[in-house]
Amino acid sequence: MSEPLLSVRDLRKDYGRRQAVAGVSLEVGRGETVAVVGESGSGKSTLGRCVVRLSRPTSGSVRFDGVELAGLSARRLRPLRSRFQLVFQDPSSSLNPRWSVRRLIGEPLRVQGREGDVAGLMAEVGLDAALAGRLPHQLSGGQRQRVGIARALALSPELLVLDEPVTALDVSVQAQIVNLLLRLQEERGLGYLFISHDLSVVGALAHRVVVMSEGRVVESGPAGRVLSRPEHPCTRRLVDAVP
Ligand SMILES: Nc1ncnc2c1ncn2[C@@H]1O[C@H](COP(=O)(O)OP(=O)(O)OP(=O)(O)O)[C@@H](O)[C@H]1O
Repeated sequence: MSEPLLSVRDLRKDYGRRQAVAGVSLEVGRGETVAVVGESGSGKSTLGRCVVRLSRPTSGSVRFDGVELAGLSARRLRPLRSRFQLVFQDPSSSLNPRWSVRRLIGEPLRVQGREGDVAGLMAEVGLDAALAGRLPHQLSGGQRQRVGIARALALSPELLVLDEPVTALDVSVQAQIVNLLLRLQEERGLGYLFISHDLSVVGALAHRVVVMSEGRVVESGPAGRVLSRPEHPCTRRLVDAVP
C-alpha cells in the first residue's frame, strides 16, 4: 500500500503540566478531507499547529509523504514546508494590513525565490482582478479568506490544514468558501485536515471525521456514520448543536 499523505502517530503536546494533545493518531490521504472536530479546548488547533510545525510536538510522529518530520532541523524542514500549509480562521490576523492583495499573494513566492502567477491564483480562488490593489480592510470577510487560501496555494501544497476557516463568516459566505474548497480539492487533488467545531460545515466536506475531547480521539469513522449515528457523548453534543 502507498504511504498516506499525512500520518500522525501518538502525537503529544504539553504546555507545562497541561496535555493539550494527549496521544492522537490519524491519517489523511491525497484528495481526502479528514475533519477534526471537538468542543472548545479539546486540542484541535494545537494538533493542527503541530502538524504544520508551527508548534513542536512534545513527542510522537508526524510523517508527511513518508518523511518523518519530528526531529528534522529547520534546514531539513524548509524544503518540505511549502508542501503543507495552514489556513487560519481569521485571515485578518495573518495578513499584513499595509500590503495589497497582489503583494500578499505574491509574498510566499518571493520568499521562496519562485516565479508565480498571482493573477492566476486570484482567478482560481474567485477574486476579481480589480481587487489586486486593495488592502485587507477594504475587503469583505469572504474575500479576505479567499486571499488567505490563495496565499496557502501559492507554493502548490499537497496538504492544507484548515483551522476553522469559515467560522468567522456569514452562513451564505461559508457555503461559497466550502464550494471553493471542494473545487480546489478536485482540481488539485489536495488533502485537507479540516478543523471545526461546526458539524454542519463538516458534513458538506469531510470524508472521515475524528472527534477530539481533552486532547484525545474519542470517536472516528466515515463522516456519514459519525454524523448520523454518533456514539460518544461529545459527538452527540456537537451533532445536537447543529441547527
Ligand atoms: N500556547 C499555549 N500555551 C498554553 N496553553 C495552551 C496554548 N495553546 C493552547 N493551550 C491550551 O491547550 C488546550 C487545547 O487548546 P486548543 O486551542 O488546541 O483547543 P481547540 O480545540 O482548538 O479549542 P478552540 O476551538 O477554542 O480553539 C487548552 O486548554 C488551551 O488552553
